[in-house]
Amino acid sequence: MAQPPALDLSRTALFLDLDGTLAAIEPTPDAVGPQPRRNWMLHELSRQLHGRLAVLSGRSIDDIDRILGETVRSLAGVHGLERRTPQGERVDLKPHPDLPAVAGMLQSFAAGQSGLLLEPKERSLALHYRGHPPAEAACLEIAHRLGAAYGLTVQEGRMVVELRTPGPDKGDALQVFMNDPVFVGATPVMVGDDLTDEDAFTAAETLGGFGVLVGDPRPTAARYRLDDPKAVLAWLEESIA
Ligand SMILES: O=P(O)(O)OC[C@H]1O[C@H](O[C@H]2O[C@H](CO)[C@@H](O)[C@H](O)[C@H]2O)[C@H](O)[C@@H](O)[C@@H]1O
Repeated sequence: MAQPPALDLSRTALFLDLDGTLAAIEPTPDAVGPQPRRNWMLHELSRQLHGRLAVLSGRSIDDIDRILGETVRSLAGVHGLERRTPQGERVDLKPHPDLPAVAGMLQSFAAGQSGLLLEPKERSLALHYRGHPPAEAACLEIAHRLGAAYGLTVQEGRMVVELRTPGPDKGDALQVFMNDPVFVGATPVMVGDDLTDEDAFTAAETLGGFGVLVGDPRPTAARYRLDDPKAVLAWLEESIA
């Protein structure tokens, strides 16, 4: 897959994933923090795009703001279950009522094996096994079993499996942003690394734009590819006049 062309900021609507795209993967979620160079670049990109910039992440909106220093107004958090509009309004899906009970079960499971980490989000539960990869099969088994029992959506990611409140995905979030007056008529470009980004690659392509996969080649709906977050930052910086 080829490298993406330089962005034409006068007509682009830019959608960026966070972990594995804007930030390198770290051993735990909390190890990712603010970076002055990245935050300056996002601030400048947003200005030159006249606000046509959104971050679409699996993290909660509060966590995205912690990492990006509130440089980006338009956000989709928890893979699309939370949203902040270009006008700054929050549109959040009601959390599934059984999430606290399921969190208790997953916490007991995680406490039984060292290296497992449960990251509770208001609308989703992320069970991380990066600290103990051999536990992958057991983590997937319990996630699929509890997901089926309680009607939660199972979302697999990089050394993580999530149980989500059923609802919109990143592709839906991209489409909603593209209908907003701030974004409408522009060419959507989605940059991401994970399986959850595939919905947004497809949505960008459907709306006349394209996706950029970050990381090793794999079957994907993205048209172009960049090696890693360093290459993403360099490509974005080149686009800033
Ligand atoms: O959609 P994203 O912005 O890529 O968020 C996806 C998940 O990212 C975080 O987990 C991942 O990154 C961690 C820090 O590098 C890493 O330790 C973990 O193994 C990865 O799965 C975040 O913690 C999750 O809530 C997001 O859903």
